[in-house]
Amino acid sequence: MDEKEIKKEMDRLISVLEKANYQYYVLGRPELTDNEYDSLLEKLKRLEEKYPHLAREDSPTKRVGSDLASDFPEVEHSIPVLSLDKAYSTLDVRAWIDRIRKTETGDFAITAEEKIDGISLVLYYRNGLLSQAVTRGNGRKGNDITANAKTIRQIPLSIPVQEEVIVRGEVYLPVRFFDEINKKMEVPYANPRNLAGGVLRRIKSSEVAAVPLHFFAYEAIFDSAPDSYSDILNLLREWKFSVNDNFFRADTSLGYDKLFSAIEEFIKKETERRDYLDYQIDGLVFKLDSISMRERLGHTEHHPRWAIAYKFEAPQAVTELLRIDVQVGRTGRLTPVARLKPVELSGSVISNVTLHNQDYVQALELSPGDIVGISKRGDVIPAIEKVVEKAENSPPVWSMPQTCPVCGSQVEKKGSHHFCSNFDCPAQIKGRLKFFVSPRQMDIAVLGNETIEYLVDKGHIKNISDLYYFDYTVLISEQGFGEKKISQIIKGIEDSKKLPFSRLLIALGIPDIGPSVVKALVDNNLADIDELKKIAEERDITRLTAIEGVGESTANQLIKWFSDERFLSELESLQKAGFSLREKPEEKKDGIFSGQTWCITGSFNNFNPRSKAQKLIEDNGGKVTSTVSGKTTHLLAGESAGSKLAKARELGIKIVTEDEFISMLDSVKNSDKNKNQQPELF
Ligand SMILES: NC(=O)c1ccc[n+]([C@@H]2O[C@H](COP(=O)([O-])OP(=O)(O)OC[C@H]3O[C@@H](n4cnc5c(N)ncnc54)[C@H](O)[C@@H]3O)[C@@H](O)[C@H]2O)c1
Ligand SMILES: [Zn+2]
Repeated sequence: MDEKEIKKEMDRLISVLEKANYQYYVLGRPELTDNEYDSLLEKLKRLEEKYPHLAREDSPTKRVGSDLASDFPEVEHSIPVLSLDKAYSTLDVRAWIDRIRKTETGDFAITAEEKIDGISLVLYYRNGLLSQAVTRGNGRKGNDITANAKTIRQIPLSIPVQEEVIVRGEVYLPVRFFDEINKKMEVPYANPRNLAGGVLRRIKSSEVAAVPLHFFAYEAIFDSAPDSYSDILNLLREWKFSVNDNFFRADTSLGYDKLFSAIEEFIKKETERRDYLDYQIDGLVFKLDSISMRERLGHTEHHPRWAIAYKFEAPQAVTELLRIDVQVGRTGRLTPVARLKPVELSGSVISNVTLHNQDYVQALELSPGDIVGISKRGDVIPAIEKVVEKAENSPPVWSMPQTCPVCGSQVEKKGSHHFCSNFDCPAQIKGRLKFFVSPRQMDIAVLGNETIEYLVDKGHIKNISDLYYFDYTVLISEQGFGEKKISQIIKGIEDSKKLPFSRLLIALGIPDIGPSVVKALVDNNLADIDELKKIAEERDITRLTAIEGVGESTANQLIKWFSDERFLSELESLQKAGFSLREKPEEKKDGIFSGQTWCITGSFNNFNPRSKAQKLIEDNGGKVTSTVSGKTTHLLAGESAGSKLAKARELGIKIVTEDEFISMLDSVKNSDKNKNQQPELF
């Protein structure tokens, strides 16, 4: 496309989106689905990013979709009433947190709540009374619908504060009323949201009062507001607003992994809960808890930088399935992969999508040539959702080959997967080696995929142990292998030998034997080659299943592998190369905090991030949890500690200040000194 055509396409998108905005916001009768709308908006956004000089000032990407109607007086908002930035996956949420981290040092709390699919309303309270209720409008100006809003019972007409308070929230119609009320409408509405929007703009308040509209409050903006969103929500509750209780709060001091698994859990819980709620939600809203941080981050013309909406449904794209290839993995598993005609979806070009296994292909009734709908639902990984249009003279549903596409060996079906039966299949060899050297395993970065492929194709390496016996210096004359690279490989190989047996065992990639099983073996003193061989010889399955976390099939795998001659001789070679094949459980840390459960709150001068304090407690035998409960024995309270401190006081938990904590640690330092050793505390 030349620029003229691109400009034309952008103009076309803008006029389609503007019409859709009017139908959606003002008439409450959209003709596009939200997915279609979002896809078009994404498309326009991408074009504007690529051709910024063609972007129009009045583009719908730059402003809030307007719901201004001519029947009501227009009022200027005293704050910008914005839209929200969108996330379609937890990775998008992660990227948002990363952006905040770039400017904000130290830990911060994130909250999440349901994104009510209703009508945005801004309430202005002055001298303790509801003085104006204004729609979002175009973000700067809205319609004054005060009389109508006053008919909604969840909107208090007065609040116990004199200064100006702006309350934001969502008007919605509970789902249980929708059908019955909709039946009485001249032209029925498609959903409760549209009905609520239509009713709220009725001229006669008595007509509005006849419909049981509800209101959830979610922000309050006023000069003396507390610095925490959670505290503000509690104030709103005290003022008799209806505040949604499905709420999540977590702190970055948890560490990234824990924070994200908590976020994922909340998303999962809400995705399930969604269908049982009496109001519709179209996503979740993640926000920063700290109001002062929010102010520092500010907003764009379109959305605040301190919040992001996670949407349950991702936009879809439609494209053609060109063919289905089969990949063979390290365990021999055959995975069908769809090759698509490249298509853009939420900002990335998609041309390959996994199809998992034959059952999956069967369920979709896929065959090459089909036109398919793909989405990135709740995940970054795109998936084929459905066949939109069958191929002409459609071939039968695609099926798995009978032989391995790499080595030609017979294919076996186990459960819902197919496997190449040949352990020496080049694809399996390469897969095992790539897994072995990968960052989470032996972490030998110089041995990248290409190098592994080369070494296997040249016949230099076949088994994992070969990595430790091959003379890499002979590669010097070969392309791509300089002296530097070779010495890096040798160093990586040498370093890896120092890793404990547990790491080696996981890296060998035995099916089912992952980190948790291996940890259980270590903890039970069974990460020992002789022990494992003995158990395998005696087929002592109960010895293994007695361990928590080891089931029968895992136990059988272990027995199978530790009686396999070939595997054992591999291990022997690795041992001769320098690996240790036994590992003792880590001694339980004993120390001044043994038997204690600590919780940490507030901010500190010496422990930034807070995880530093957490580590010190754990290193000295204590446990750290994120909430104060009956089990908590100590609360480490830094500056501006909030609700946790109050709760700890209530429960009579010992409260420790930063200075007291340091002197507790000092006492260990001193007593250790007497033992002639001085551990690093800070
Ligand atoms: N089908 C169509 O033709 C059409 C047209 C226009 C817009 N739309 C839909 O509307 C969406 C964009 O609309 P938008 O900009 O009005 O809204 P948005 O999706 O950008 O979300 C912002 C709004 O979320 C609301 N909200 C609900 N719960 C909230 C909470 N707990 N915290 C904070 N805010 C909360 C607020 O009213 C806020 O104004 C699009 O993604 C599209 O799906 C559809
Ligand atoms: Zn094969």
